[in-house]
Amino acid sequence: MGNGPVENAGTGNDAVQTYRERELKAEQEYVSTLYDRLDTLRGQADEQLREVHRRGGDGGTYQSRVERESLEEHYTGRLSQLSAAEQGLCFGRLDMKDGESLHVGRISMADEDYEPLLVDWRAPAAEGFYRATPATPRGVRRRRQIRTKDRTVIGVDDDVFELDELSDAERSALNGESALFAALTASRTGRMHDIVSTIQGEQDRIIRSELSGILVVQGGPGTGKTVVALHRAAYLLYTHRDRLAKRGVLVIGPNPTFMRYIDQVLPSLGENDVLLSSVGQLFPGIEAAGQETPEAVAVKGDPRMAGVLAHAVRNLQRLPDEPITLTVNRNTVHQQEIRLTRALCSRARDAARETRQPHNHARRIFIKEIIDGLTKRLASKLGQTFRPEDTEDLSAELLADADVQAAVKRLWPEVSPQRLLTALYADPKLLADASPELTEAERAALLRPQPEKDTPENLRWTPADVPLLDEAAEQLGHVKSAEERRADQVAAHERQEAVAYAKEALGEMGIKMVSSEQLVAQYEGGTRFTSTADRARADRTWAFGHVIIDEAQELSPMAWRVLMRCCPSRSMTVVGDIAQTGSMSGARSWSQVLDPYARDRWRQEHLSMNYRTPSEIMEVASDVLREIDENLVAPTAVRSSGVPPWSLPVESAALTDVVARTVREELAGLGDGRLAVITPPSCLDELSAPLRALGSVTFADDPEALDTPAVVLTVEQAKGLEFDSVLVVEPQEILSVSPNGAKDLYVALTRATKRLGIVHTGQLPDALARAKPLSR
Ligand SMILES: Nc1ncnc2c1ncn2[C@@H]1O[C@H](COP(=O)(O)OP(=O)(O)OP(=O)(O)O)[C@@H](O)[C@H]1O
Repeated sequence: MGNGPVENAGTGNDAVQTYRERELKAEQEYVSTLYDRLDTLRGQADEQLREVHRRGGDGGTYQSRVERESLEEHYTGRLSQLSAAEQGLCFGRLDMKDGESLHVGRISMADEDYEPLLVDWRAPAAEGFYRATPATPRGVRRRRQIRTKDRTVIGVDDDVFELDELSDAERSALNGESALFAALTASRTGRMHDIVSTIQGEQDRIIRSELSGILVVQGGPGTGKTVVALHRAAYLLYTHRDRLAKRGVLVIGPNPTFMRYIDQVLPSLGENDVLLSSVGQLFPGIEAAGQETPEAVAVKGDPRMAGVLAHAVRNLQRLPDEPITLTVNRNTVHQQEIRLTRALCSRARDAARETRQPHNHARRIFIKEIIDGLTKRLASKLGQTFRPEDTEDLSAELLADADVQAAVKRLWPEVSPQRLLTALYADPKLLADASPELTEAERAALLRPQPEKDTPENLRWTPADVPLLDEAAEQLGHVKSAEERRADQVAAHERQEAVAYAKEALGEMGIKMVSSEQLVAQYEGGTRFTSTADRARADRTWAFGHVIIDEAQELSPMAWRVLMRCCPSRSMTVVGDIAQTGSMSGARSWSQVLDPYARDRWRQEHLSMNYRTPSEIMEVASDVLREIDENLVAPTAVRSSGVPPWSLPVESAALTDVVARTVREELAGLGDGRLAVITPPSCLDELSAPLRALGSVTFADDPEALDTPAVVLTVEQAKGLEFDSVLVVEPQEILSVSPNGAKDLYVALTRATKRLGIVHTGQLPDALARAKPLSR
């Protein structure tokens, strides 16, 4: 497979040129063969899909429909995988010391005789491509990066691990790092791209780390944590497809903008069935978009809230102070009065609690105990007129009685998580009764008026509410909404029809071994209806095969509880940087977060090179890092840009004008690159009008925010993102607005891939003194 070892080729510039041309030509020939094969495979999959459709139509037996739909899914998936491989199909080649040679690319391909043509980057054979170093060459003689544009080879860059054996021409042609540098210095597009052709050794070790247990990846800004985590998802799905395809992989990021920023990476690697979500999107049916004070966020994230909710749920299970007089069969000749005593309610409550089922599920037991007790009481009241064989009827009448129902509703109401939280936030007494462990100030932070009826569901809830909704749902159990009940009815009706249809079909075929019910169940259990990710999205209690958490340092203890519930197997990848924690309820150390769930069962890896931010900017950022903790060390920048960061003092009255003018000037020099203005929340309003007036600027909550040349964000919104040029506004305000202000400033400075400017009124913070002062 591939080309053999390169012949010696003389010396001098001409020889180098000839050598390069010959290598390019040879690689082009090989790459063209690969694209021919890709076209053939695509054609075949396309034809197979058409054939499935031709056989199709809506008719046929259930068995044939099951078969057809699974084939359809298979060929559609195959086609999208082959299409995703089009750009950069082959990006590398390994020449081994033993004379073997192989090409590495996005997918595996073989020729018609099953001879391998291309090795998938995730296959064990490709490991040397990422891990070979001069010190540990792993049997690799030469590693070649093959750069392509569409289907044309535009360059080859070699790393040779046996320099002694090289000809002078080969030696002069060595430039193995240029693919990486080309990737790092390219203009940003507003979307993250895969790095499959330039994964570095320390990153590859993390990507291929074993599936089980919790792997923590700690690394400074720009070290590739996010991109590595996404490649790990693709690697795990490739290597453990059987185990993961069914349970699925969940990737958690900090907010919906960030999810949009990364959402192309896995599809570009041919993996479409992964659920990407922020914590605020994890509760089915709710996309929490409301905003609230940092104090409220901090209390909601506090682990004591689990106790508050447990308390609130128990408080729903009430006992009457006085016996309740029930008038059953009201206004009929059978009207009777019976007493529902505190003792009976207490017995029923104990019986229901003993089941340890969630509140709404245990309600059935409570009701049964109450009805049994009332039936006995009513039977004895009726005396001889009551016949024991009528007990069941009497119970049924009591169950349907309006007075009984009203009493049960008061004593053990069916409650949804949404209703419980809304009531807690709106009613100071209810909240106080449920939260003896909170201070008065903490309760005050939680209280808010009952939302108006017409408030959209999304705005009623904030991201910090979602872990509480989930916690409440755990304690309460599911309550079906009116919509779900209607959907159940429709599904039951459809199922009846399906069974009838299957019966008929089986009858026609004379098949007796399979029942129509079995056939329908098989049909419904198949993957036909939705992908794993879609099914997981709709099911709050879904247990994922693997969970990847990005910007994990920001998560509150309450959010960790949700994520641990999502992953009972504790097969997780947790990536983050403790030095960037902005949230007051975020992590202070990984052991503080993980020990309670997996003491001694989590392992940690470090990433140390910064691929994003040039050294000139990192020098300034390092000074800020030292303000956070003088022992912290910033990651080493892999490149310099030659452009020093600058600072510009302005009068308060001129701030917005200067920012607007600077944005215009920066954009003029950026070409198709991207610019971010990172500002404290307090400046957003005053910047809004002048910056929007420029036309090419959006604000972070705009759905197009990532697609415009410039965007204005707070530090929180900028987390995880990157831009060619960054303008930090009012750094002193960023520092002083939160106890984690220095960490926030560190995050803001490290978003830049090329240029950094700082505009400030008042004194420039000491830590930024190394930025070059400008004057206007
Ligand atoms: N091996 C690589 N080849 C090419 N680009 C890389 C490589 N590693 C990282 N990068 C690029 O470096 C940039 C930073 O990566 P990423 O966003 O994953 O870093 P991070 O550690 O998550 O940063 P932060 O903590 O600031 O969010 C991205 O543009 C990414 O594509």
